[in-house]
Amino acid sequence: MMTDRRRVSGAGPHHRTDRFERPLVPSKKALVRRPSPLLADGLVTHIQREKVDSGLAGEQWEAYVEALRTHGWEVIEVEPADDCPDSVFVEDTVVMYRNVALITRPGAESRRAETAGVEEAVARLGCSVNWIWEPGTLDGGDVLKVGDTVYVGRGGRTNAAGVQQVRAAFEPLGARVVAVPVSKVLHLKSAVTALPDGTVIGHIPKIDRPSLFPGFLSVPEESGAHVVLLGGGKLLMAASAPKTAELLTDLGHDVVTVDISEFEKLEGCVTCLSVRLRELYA
Ligand SMILES: NC(=O)NCCC[C@H](N)C(=O)O
Repeated sequence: MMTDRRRVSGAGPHHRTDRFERPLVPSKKALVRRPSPLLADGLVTHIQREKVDSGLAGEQWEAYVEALRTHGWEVIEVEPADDCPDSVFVEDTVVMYRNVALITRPGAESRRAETAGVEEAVARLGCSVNWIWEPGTLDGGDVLKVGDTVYVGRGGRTNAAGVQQVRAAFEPLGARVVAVPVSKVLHLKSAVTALPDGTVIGHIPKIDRPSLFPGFLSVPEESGAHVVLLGGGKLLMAASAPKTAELLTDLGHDVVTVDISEFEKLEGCVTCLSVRLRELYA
């Protein structure tokens, strides 16, 4: 039974309103952030450092942005943060649930200065803004939404207080927050993401507890675990996972690939280069 005025009807997103009864409508805006000139100094935790080609990274970033545009996304550039090597990984700085933007407190101190510009960008779009506070830490890469279920990875970057604060922020809006241990990779979404039908996909050797996910499909490559839902049944994936692309195509999904090799050298994946805003005020 729905008692919260924010969850007004079961008639679908077009009829949802916020607590002031402002209507929320579907949106197709995506935040991105241009790579810093210091990109090559980005953090590396679970893999060996490899030399990053900054010129190539710039080209790959442009192609990624173009792929979003081609599939109908209005791309919004957050003010660059040139002093922050990892700022291109904009997903880690904010988590969207409906029109609520939860500004994170990244687990790596070197990334904390990244959030200011993102906060400005979401505020300008009219989002309600909320924050993770000390002692909480949270990276957006640790948050996977599947319908109204919000999985939060508790691992190297997100702590228990961060998980609790996600609960406090999103459960009153109708989310079910599920905490998931993450020890083998940088973020939860380095291990698992979800298909448009809600099936969670992941590469088993990198997942602590596959059984936590109902409807799980194992994929043959680590980077095959990363998909961005472009809408209209299309999935954006890294070119580095051809076997998974074949598997998903064979299951009737429409796969679009981009080469993000330079970002992969810094433990980045397709999800972390953008933040999609799917519901905003009319
Ligand atoms: N959500 C993500 O997958 N973010 C990738 C962040 C990579 C960056 N080098 C970091 O270690 O924070």
